[in-house]
Amino acid sequence: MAEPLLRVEKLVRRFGGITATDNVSLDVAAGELHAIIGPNGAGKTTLISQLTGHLEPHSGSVSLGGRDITHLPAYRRCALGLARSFQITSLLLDFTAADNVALAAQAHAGHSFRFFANARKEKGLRDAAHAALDRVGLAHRADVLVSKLSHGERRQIELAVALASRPKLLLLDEPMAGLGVTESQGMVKLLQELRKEVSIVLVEHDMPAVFALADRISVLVYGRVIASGDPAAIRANEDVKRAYLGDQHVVTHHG
Ligand SMILES: Nc1ncnc2c1ncn2[C@@H]1O[C@H](COP(=O)(O)OP(=O)(O)OP(=O)(O)O)[C@@H](O)[C@H]1O
Repeated sequence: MAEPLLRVEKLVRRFGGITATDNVSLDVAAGELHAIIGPNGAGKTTLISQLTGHLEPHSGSVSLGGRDITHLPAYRRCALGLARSFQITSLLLDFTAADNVALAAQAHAGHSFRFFANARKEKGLRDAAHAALDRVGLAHRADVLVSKLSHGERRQIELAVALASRPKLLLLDEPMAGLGVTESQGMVKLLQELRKEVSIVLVEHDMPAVFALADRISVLVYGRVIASGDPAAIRANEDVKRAYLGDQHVVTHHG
């Protein structure tokens, strides 16, 4: 079998008496959209933070493309092709959509934020920003201040910011959070397009979105993976129904 793009092996992370990541192992194949679901407090965000390098595991390992990245800092992982969508709160409201993405492209290129003036003017960065905005369907809003954009549009910019680093693997932590029905349908359509170009790990509570998008789903409960499989297998899994999906059978589909 081909080497997975991402391999997580026996990862453990504790907070005091709580084992937030309890011996988690999972693989993400190149080209796959792998969703991670589970109840509140299951350890999804803690897991993502260990993938990005913002949190150190107590034991276990993470490798990307066969390379052990367990102890690499976040910026080195980013350079190797791992990107996490930045939270909306990290966007600069008084700057345009294009400025925000150009800044991200500049950071990835290894320049200092002190030279922000360059990010505005430098053609390479402008072009990279416009290309990323185009990929998320926001090219027409490039010159609008982020403060004037809707919540859904800001979510799209987060994705453009992540894409500006040209990642191999995109880690998305609840991209549908706070979106209305129409906006979340738009986000599902957008992710359906992006997944053709980049492998994705998706943490999400919106089950119709997860079941519409995922190739494989891993279910976390109390820090442990209780099931991993394709959507049909997860939907039918008795342990998953008991622990998480309950009676909310997934019948609604996006797109
Ligand atoms: N910095 C921290 N300090 C102490 N405990 C923490 C910390 N971060 C997470 N935890 C605990 O670890 C467990 C897992 O939390 P985590 O936020 O990873 O879950 P989650 O699945 O992402 O939840 P949600 O769906 O609500 O976002 C919880 O019990 C949480 O209280």
